[in-house]
Formats: sequence, C-alpha cells, structure tokens
Amino acid sequence: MGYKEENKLGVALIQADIEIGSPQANKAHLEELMEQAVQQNPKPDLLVLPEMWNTGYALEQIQDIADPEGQATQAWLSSFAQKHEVMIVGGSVAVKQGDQIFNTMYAFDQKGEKVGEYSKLHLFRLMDEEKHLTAGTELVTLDLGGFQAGASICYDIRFPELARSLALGGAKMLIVPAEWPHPRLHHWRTLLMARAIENQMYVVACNRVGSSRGTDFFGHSLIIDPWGEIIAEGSESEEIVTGLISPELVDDVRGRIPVFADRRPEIYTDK
Ligand SMILES: O=C(O)CCC(=O)C(=O)O
Repeated sequence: MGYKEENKLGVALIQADIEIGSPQANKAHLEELMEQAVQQNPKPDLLVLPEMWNTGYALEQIQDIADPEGQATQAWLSSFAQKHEVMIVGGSVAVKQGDQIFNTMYAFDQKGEKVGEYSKLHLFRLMDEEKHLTAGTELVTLDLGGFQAGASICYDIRFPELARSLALGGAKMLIVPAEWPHPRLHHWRTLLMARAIENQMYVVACNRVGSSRGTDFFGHSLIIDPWGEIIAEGSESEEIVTGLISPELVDDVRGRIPVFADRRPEIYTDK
C-alpha cells in the first residue's frame, strides 16, 4: 500500500548515473533502482527518473540510438507501472519522430495507462542541443492521481514564464528531470527554490549523477514544498530520494499570501 489513505503522495526520485550512448544498459540499471524504490515500505506512489536517461548527451550518435517513436520506452514504463501499481514520470528520453529528435517525457498511472507526454521547450545551446534536437511546442500538465503536475525538463527552469503559466493553468507541482552539471549547483538550487516560492507549488526535481566526457553531474535531486522548504535533497551519489507531498499545503500557502490574486497582468509586457 502507498500513502493514498492520507491524501498524500509518496514520491521517489531515481537519482541514477547514466552511461552515455547505451540505452539498453541504462534501462537495465534504472530498472534495478526502480525495483528497489517500489520495495520500500511504505511504497512510493510516484517514481521520477532523470533527463535523457536512454542516451545521455550522445548527440552526435543521437539519430542512430534515439528510441523510434518512443515505443520501447513507453512499453517498458507502462508495464513497470502496471506490474508495481505505481505512477511513473519517466524522466525524459531521446525520441526519433521521422528525421527529428525530441527530448520527451512520458508519464503513466498505476494501471500502466499513459497520462501524458511533454517535449522540452527550451533547448540548451551550451550543450549544442539546438543543433541535434527539435523543441517541443506545448505546455503540458499531468494528472498524477488527482495532483496536477506541470511538466518541465532541466534548462526549462531558467524560464520563470513556463512554471508561472503551468501554475496559472492549475498545476500544484512542477516536475523537473535533469542532467544538470557542475559548476552550476548554485543555479540549480536557487532556480528550483524560486520556482517553488514564487508559484507556491511543489518542485520535484530528479538530476543524474556521475560523469560523461569530462562533465560531472552533481545529483542534489530536490523535493521542495510550496513554502520553499526542502523536504528532501540528494547527495552527489546514486540514491533514491524520497518525500511526502500534500496538495492541501499548496492551497494553504496560496491562501496565506495571495500572490495569484495580487498579480497585475494588465501592466506586465508579454514580450
Ligand atoms: O541551464 C543549465 O545550466 C543546465 C541545463 C542543462 O544541462 C540541460 O538543459 O540539459
């Protein structure tokens, strides 16, 4: 049994290392960690994986190793979710659609039904993403057991407009799979904290660990509450980071400081 009876959601972030360019090895490794996560007592209700876990940033080979239509990834996530009766936000994977490659998140409920998918909107030029990937075009909110979760991926958190739009659309949680490296730990923690405080929403962020081609990824996966308090934070090693979140706290914080009612959109510029 999970946490359902208390109207709370138990979240487990799978803070894993990723082997660049090796989708099969990464899937097998993640599955081991996910098995460990669902053996915990109480069992988490929701698992969240890191960004681009199938290929890592093997961008020069990405046309050859991205998952065609995301089919293999979706079948695997759906079957794990159904078998273990757990919701999964499957981080993101490189997905091939025709000649284009997207950085795409898939989410499933406990019955293995797809809840939604989201492709990263903001491509990260520092890693040449825009040379190899195609950006998504849609805002996505996932219904995770009645808890509305806005979708974002890594670099997306540098764009406060995205989290604000998702919050205005009803999201009470921001989900953030990432491959965020040193030396920008300060940016990662500060931006995530800010997105939580300014939007009075949970932030659930799963970053990878380990090194690829001279880049060191620091983990520090975070679960932050709508008051900006850290519920759980990962180390720099592989681990499962867990925490309990409650939709009522979002309403409580939004009731205490009515940021959304006090906005002045008629004065802000759009562009
Ligand atoms: O914005 C950053 O500093 C890191 C972003 C990133 O690594 C990514 O989007 O993959």
